[in-house]
Amino acid sequence: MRELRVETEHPYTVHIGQGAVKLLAKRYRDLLAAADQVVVIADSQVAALHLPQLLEALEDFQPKVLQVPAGERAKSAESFMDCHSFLLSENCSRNTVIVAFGGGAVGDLAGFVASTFMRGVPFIQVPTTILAHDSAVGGKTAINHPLGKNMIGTFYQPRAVVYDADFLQTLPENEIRSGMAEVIKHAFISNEGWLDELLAYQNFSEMSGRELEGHLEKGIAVKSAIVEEDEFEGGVRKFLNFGHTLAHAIEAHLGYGKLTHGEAVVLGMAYALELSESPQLPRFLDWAKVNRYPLALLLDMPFSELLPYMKKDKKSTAAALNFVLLGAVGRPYIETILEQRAQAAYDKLRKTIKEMI
Ligand SMILES: NC(=O)c1ccc[n+]([C@@H]2O[C@H](COP(=O)([O-])OP(=O)(O)OC[C@H]3O[C@@H](n4cnc5c(N)ncnc54)[C@H](O)[C@@H]3O)[C@@H](O)[C@H]2O)c1
Ligand SMILES: O=C(O)C(=O)C[C@@H](O)[C@H](O)[C@H](O)COP(=O)(O)O
Ligand SMILES: [Zn+2]
Repeated sequence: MRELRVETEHPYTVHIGQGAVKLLAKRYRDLLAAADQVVVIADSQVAALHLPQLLEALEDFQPKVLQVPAGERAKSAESFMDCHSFLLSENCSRNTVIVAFGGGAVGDLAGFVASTFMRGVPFIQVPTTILAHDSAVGGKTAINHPLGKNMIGTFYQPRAVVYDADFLQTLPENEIRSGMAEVIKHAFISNEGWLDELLAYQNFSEMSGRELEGHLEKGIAVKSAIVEEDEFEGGVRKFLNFGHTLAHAIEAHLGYGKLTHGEAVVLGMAYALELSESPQLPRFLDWAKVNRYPLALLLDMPFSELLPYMKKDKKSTAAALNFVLLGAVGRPYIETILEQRAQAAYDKLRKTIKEMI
């Protein structure tokens, strides 16, 4: 079992390894036993697969469970209100502790609920996806608005992240692909040797459980170092948004949940590499093609349909397009790009993709 400390304004520990969930009753007994109620907000698909393990770990605290729709449908205003209605109907109070059980979607929702219920109650992240090595750490919480991804949310750190690698064994192939996209994002913005290692995967099924845990730890370390430096995203935290300006536009344009977040981020990173005129683009596209990321989707999406979303991106000011670009691996920077250049780079990338698929 490994532990990583995240030194934010309210510090906490990420526990990662097989059987980590059993730590809840040992390491967080004080917090959980002092709560008047412990409420698990669980992704319904994850609950069907793994809820008994979590309930066993929490049995001393008699948790109540609210299941929310699986995946991105959890991040709606309706689902947010359903969580508050449940907490109120169960007579929860400021002494209640929330446990988020699922991937990034439920983690973002439950964190937002925890930060707003009676102006804030403690919450613990129990993530179940590869992607959640990113989403469970750093305290960004959110639901979506039809006009933009994660537009309604807070910065609110969990009390702990308990990341049990056993849960990852049931992930379907597209969710492994999605999670590995954020892993490679962390490599792009930090470490060329690690990027080389990741780009060598021709198929994620080659990756052993031990290798995967190593990548997740490295990703968490990169993320937490940035978050520690800039918790509320005044500066360097924006680098964690590499690939996200286009990714979020695609997700909103297609309808949330049509494409996984990580798959959208791969398209967005390809675009950011094109804008950066990076020599990394060809090998990244080869990697994306061989690992079956849906590059061809870009061919069906005209720039004009994505532009309005990109102008509303949280990194934008006065509707200017601000992108995270890459000087070299490990050297991200922010640049404002004029619309004409953004369009030309988009068309160039689409031409390259058309020729290679
Ligand atoms: N807060 C942040 O810093 C941050 C960072 C990255 C991404 N995100 C957000 O996270 C979300 C994506 O998270 P995600 O990729 O974990 O997706 P997700 O939470 O939508 O889960 C994806 C699918 O996998 C299923 N699933 C989850 N765990 C499973 C398991 N162990 N076995 C089988 N199926 C399982 C879910 O039911 C769902 O259908 C997006 O909304 C994204 O915006 C947030
Ligand atoms: O933690 C961050 O900061 C990130 O940007 C991580 C991203 O992977 C994540 O998708 C995040 O939710 C995007 O944040 P947003 O502020 O652009 O909604
Ligand atoms: Zn992301």
